[in-house]
Amino acid sequence: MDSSAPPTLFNRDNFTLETQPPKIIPIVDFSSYVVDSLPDSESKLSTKQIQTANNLINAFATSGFVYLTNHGVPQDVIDDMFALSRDFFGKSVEEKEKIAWDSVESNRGYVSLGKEKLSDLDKEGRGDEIKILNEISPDLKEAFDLGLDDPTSPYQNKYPSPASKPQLDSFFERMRGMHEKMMTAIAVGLGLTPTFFHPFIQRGGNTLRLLHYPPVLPTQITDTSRRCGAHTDYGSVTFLFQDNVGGLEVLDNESGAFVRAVPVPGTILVNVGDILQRWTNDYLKSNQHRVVKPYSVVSDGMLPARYSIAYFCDPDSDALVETVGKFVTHENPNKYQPVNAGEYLRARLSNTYI
Ligand SMILES: O=C(O)CCC(=O)C(=O)O
Ligand SMILES: [Fe+2]
Repeated sequence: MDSSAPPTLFNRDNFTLETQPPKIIPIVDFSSYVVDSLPDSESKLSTKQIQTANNLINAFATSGFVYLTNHGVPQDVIDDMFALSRDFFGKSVEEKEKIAWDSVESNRGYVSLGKEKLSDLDKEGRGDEIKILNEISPDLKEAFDLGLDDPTSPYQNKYPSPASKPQLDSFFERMRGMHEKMMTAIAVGLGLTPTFFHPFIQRGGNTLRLLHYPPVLPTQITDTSRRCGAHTDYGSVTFLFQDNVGGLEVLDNESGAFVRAVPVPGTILVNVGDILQRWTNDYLKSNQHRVVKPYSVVSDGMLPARYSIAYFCDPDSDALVETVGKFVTHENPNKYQPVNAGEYLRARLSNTYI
């Protein structure tokens, strides 16, 4: 954009997208998997289910990202989650700190500004460097994490209020169902039996994360200080709901440039995480993404707040993730040692938190 052009006034109601979704992130119709009974054998697959699975895999094997449409999560359910999120982040820091995130083992509660910095260095295990970076330029965000509500677990959720519990738990469960549907489709697209991943995702060790990027001065977001540093996600897949402010970018592996993953109303952005990349010996790509300035959108000289909701899917914490045999060949030898999914996640989290 011409930097001398006057800033566009931001108005949530009449904001229209100034760009189209990038070609590397296709829109995939998921309706054939939004069914009560998922196919449990190849013979039960419809033509549409096979086609959808192939569309997903084509994208996951290149950019690692798709926009999911006809996903079955009602818009009012999503709107209500964003409303809950605004409500929570609108409280004072002191109030939010009462339910502070306290350990990688639990990975639940409020994460204040400056507590976490996502960085691509994390994948190389360079946690010490990230901690230094975090002091200089933390991610300009705050978050709230929630896991499975399991009374037998040593780790309990920290709800913003008793009234928020049913809504958060029900969303968590709904998205757990989406995880199962997505892993079924991925298995089909990979030519595996549709239930291949089911034994690994029995206990719902996923994380629901509400994210708030507060309003900042345009000068606060720079190349080194971002709303969210470039990183890959850790688990199997991530579902992301974003508001209409924008700023999310995804690496285009071919050009080496980041492209705008613009908000597309009514869709969920889905991306491959590192565990799924490991499972497939790099056939599916866990791709780098980051959150930068929204594009030419300013209100009162400030960049507007942005809200997003991520649902990070992980295998059960006791699951052993080993490269699937069919992805190991003479030309493409196994790149990964088996890992325990829980240990892997904890190691990644402890790299990025102060
Ligand atoms: O807020 C977003 O759009 C993306 C956040 C993200 O990538 C993450 O938290 O892993
Ligand atoms: Fe991410």
